Amino acid sequence: MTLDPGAAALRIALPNKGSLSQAASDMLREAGYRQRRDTKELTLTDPENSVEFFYLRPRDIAVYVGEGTLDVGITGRDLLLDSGAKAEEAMELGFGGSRFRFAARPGTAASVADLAGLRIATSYAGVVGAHLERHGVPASVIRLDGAVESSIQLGVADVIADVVETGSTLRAAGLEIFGEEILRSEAVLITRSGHLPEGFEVFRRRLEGVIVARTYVMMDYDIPQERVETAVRLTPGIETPTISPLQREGWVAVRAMVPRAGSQRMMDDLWDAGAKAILVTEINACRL
Ligand SMILES: Nc1ncnc2c1ncn2[C@@H]1O[C@H](COP(=O)(O)OP(=O)(O)OP(=O)(O)O)[C@@H](O)[C@H]1O
Ligand SMILES: O=P(O)(O)OC[C@H]1O[C@H](OP(=O)(O)OP(=O)(O)O)[C@H](O)[C@@H]1O
Ligand SMILES: [Mg+2]
Repeated sequence: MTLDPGAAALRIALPNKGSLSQAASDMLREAGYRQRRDTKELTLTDPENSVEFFYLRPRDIAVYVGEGTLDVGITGRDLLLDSGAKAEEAMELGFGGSRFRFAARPGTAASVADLAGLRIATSYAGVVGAHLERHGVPASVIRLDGAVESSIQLGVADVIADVVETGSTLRAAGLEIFGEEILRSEAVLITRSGHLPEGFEVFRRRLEGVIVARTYVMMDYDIPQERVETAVRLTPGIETPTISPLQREGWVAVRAMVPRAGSQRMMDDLWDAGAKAILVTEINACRL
């Protein structure tokens, strides 16, 4: 199938700044789309692929997509939920991972139940409000734009709820996380709830191809015919491995996609099983 350059362009919202911006652009470039060269550019048209990109604040992306102004977006799951927009997750993208946690000075609280009557500062008032309501805990939520860790020292709040990645910001502020994880987030592809726009499936499949190419490597090796069953058990591939005859009597060549993580260990196991000439190569792109 070729894309019709005359077809209506798929309108895609991408993060213009912040933690998700560079990784989102990198993923799109790997998927064969044009991307802006200058971070000041607000829109970019890619007529060859019938798409148009709009670089927006990640917090606003779910709003544009939920309203139907734009067709598709990339944002964080936490921002999608916080927005309350009528948009839904279509696919996890495997980057921008974070946890959303409560934190406070040691001894302040041990669980969400201890928050009753306390002041909680956060940039994610929607997520926190919903969490408190689910647990039936009456606490006041103070909405701040950022640097929420400072709100406790400054006397504005008793507790914060914020994104935690490495935990170093919390440590520097003398705060400790407590209670259960509120949310685990990562970058996600979103669409308007219940609506898949035209051209979406091609876009989704291209991103999926990038994720698979990042997650898997191609493994090739030679092995004696009588050991082939062991080999296939070790490297079953995604559907089934390719097995080809070799010039050398009694030997076959095997080719299979294997998860990148653990591929070195798999080479050791294959070697122990009698495999030779074991090669691992990158997958640049794929459609499964
Ligand atoms: N270390 C991190 N800090 C903040 N957000 C992060 C981090 N790692 C991943 N994220 C995710 O990035 C999204 C927030 O992006 P956003 O651009 O709004 O904030 P930011 O990265 O903190 O940038 P800024 O504070 O400059 O606005 C959320 O989905 C969040 O889960
Ligand atoms: O666990 P860490 O690795 O320390 O990362 C988490 C911190 O990073 C973000 O802050 P950011 O630098 O975006 O500043 P902000 O609070 O002003 O948004 C987030 O709000 C946390 O403060
Ligand atoms: Mg921030």
